[in-house]
Amino acid sequence: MIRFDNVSKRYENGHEALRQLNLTIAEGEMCFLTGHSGAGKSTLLKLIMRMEKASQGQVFINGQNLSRMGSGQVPYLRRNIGVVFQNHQLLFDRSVFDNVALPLMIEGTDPSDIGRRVRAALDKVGLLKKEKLNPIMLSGGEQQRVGIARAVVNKPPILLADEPTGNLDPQLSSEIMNLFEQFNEVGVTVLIASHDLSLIARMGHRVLTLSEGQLVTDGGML
Ligand SMILES: Nc1ncnc2c1ncn2[C@@H]1O[C@H](COP(=O)(O)OP(=O)(O)OP(=O)(O)O)[C@@H](O)[C@H]1O
Repeated sequence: MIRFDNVSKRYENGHEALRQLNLTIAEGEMCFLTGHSGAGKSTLLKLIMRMEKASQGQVFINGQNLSRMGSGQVPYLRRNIGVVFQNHQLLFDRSVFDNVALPLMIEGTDPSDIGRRVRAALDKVGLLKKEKLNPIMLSGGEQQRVGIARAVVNKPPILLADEPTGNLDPQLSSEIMNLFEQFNEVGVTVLIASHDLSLIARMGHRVLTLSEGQLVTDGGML
């Protein structure tokens, strides 16, 4: 489902953020990506979304070679990938419902389907009763759940998260990780970048560790 073949990424300023990376993440797998600040975690996620392009090597998503993908195809790629960020990136001038509906509006989903699908996503993250509120009125953990509902509302087969628990206390962090696990249990491929080694160790999934842009461990738990 996700394959990196000898991938290097050099930014325009010459910095080499990823070096000769080889990895495969199978359909339906759940993995954590860890490593020091600047190790290349966000860069790896950006390559999967085609927010950045590999300088060398190939990235394949569902067998599609992203280096050969024209920019017109990128929006179709992104429909397969839900993304959750640390700082939620919610719109505070719209309701919770409207925030979660956004990807469906962009995709041009039939308006009669939007309500049902948004409520299904809000139900999964336990926020059905808060759809009319402005996200500013929610706690940090709830805001992160809105971000997760928005990422999964169009049922993407791949879910990426970049430090999704960075601002949360340990209890809320565990709850958010359990939510990711629930999506994984119904077949979603999940890749989470996180610094939180103790939480990652407790979860017991495959861990990929980057150091200076290289994959230094892959596999077993921490
Ligand atoms: N657009 C860019 N232009 C130049 N250098 C960049 C760019 N984006 C990231 N980098 C550099 O590439 C390296 C890897 O950055 P990246 O954000 O992938 O690391 P990270 O592991 O996600 O770090 P953190 O945990 O701090 O978020 C860093 O040295 C960073 O400064």
